[in-house]
Amino acid sequence: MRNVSWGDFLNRTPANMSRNHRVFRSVPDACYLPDRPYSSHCNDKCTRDNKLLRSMPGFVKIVEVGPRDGLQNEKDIVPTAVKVELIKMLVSSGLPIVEATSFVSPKWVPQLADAKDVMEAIRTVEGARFPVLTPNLKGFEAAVTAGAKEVAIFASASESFSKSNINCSIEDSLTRYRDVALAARKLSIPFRGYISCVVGCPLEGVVSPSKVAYVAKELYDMGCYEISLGDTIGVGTPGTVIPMLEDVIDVVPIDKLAVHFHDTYGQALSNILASLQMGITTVDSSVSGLGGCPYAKGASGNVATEDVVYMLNGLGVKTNVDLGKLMLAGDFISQHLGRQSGSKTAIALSRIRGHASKL
Ligand SMILES: CC(C)(COP(=O)([O-])OP(=O)([O-])OC[C@H]1O[C@@H](n2cnc3c(N)ncnc32)[C@H](O)[C@@H]1OP(=O)([O-])[O-])[C@@H](O)C(=O)NCCC(=O)NCCSC(=O)C[C@@](C)(O)CC(=O)[O-]
Repeated sequence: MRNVSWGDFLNRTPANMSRNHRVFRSVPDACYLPDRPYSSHCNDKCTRDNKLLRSMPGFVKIVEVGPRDGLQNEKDIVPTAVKVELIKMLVSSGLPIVEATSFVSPKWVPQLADAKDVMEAIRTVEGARFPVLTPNLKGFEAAVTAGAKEVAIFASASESFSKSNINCSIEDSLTRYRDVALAARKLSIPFRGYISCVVGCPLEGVVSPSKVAYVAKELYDMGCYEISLGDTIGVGTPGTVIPMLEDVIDVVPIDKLAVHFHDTYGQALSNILASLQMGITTVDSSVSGLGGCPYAKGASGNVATEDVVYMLNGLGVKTNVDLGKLMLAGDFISQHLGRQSGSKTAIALSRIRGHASKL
């Protein structure tokens, strides 16, 4: 194992980048900035007769991971009541799925030690699904007892990251997850799968697409209803994400895949756009760009949900999310954490007085 410096990812183009894919073929060799300062919201004039717009799905399902992935890395413990209020605000913005918490060891992730209390407090909240992370049978049983109706298991495409995140090898984690899958199927509880480090690992560097495809197929065969592909440290670009997706799509149907980008290098929206062009229709994101993994040093937050919704609105893709209400949830948690939102959209729109309420 070697310690990888962020610089290892600089100027990187994938060895197998053939420029065969239509997204690569559409990229110019050089580019200039057009004389148009910003794109406006898609409106009635949006005819979708452009090639890019035609390649977009009509609807994208957003999986909000802020209360879990977003908060798990916060050093100061966020009170349960604040987490619950955040979840309620996210639901009222129209988000269909809000990952609520994790049933992991409180020694490993102290911030989420109140998982049971969070679940108890949202028991009667309607309008969204609330999956929770479960790393083993112990976590699964605790989650079910606390009222979870849906869970997620989380593996890695990098051996070293698997050890540092869940203290076991990839193979051992898959064996553990088969037990969780069996238990979940017996109770008819749907389970999602995550794969971390799908393009790069903080410990091993570049991760090969074939490793990601291997883990994705294992999770799919276990019965995961969806597999979320996580660029945990946010080093991917479309140049690495597309070849990874191509390998995974060979073994798992594309409608069973989701993408999960952290925005460390500011590449998340471009990666999402490239993924949508390839046929992905489920995107994970975190309100205000909260996030980071406690076991991935240097990784920044997830792509901000506000930024994803703004881009999708601009592309004429429906999400059913009310951007104004989403921004209120973002303001709420940013104020609690005492920092500016990590969403560029939220910052820009909140500077335009009264604008948010009209969105
Ligand atoms: C998996 C373990 C538990 C192994 O941790 P371990 O230390 O190997 O576990 P163990 O079985 O030896 O047990 C040690 C102690 O933990 C307890 N324990 C054992 N299991 C549980 C449980 N489920 N809930 C509560 N307690 C538990 C167990 O009872 C025991 O307690 P003790 O006897 O010492 O008092 C640990 O490594 C762990 O909890 N890891 C979670 C780390 C984590 O949550 N990381 C962040 C999520 S992954 C992520 O963010 C990436 C993702 C998904 O977002 C995608 C992306 O961004 O790429």
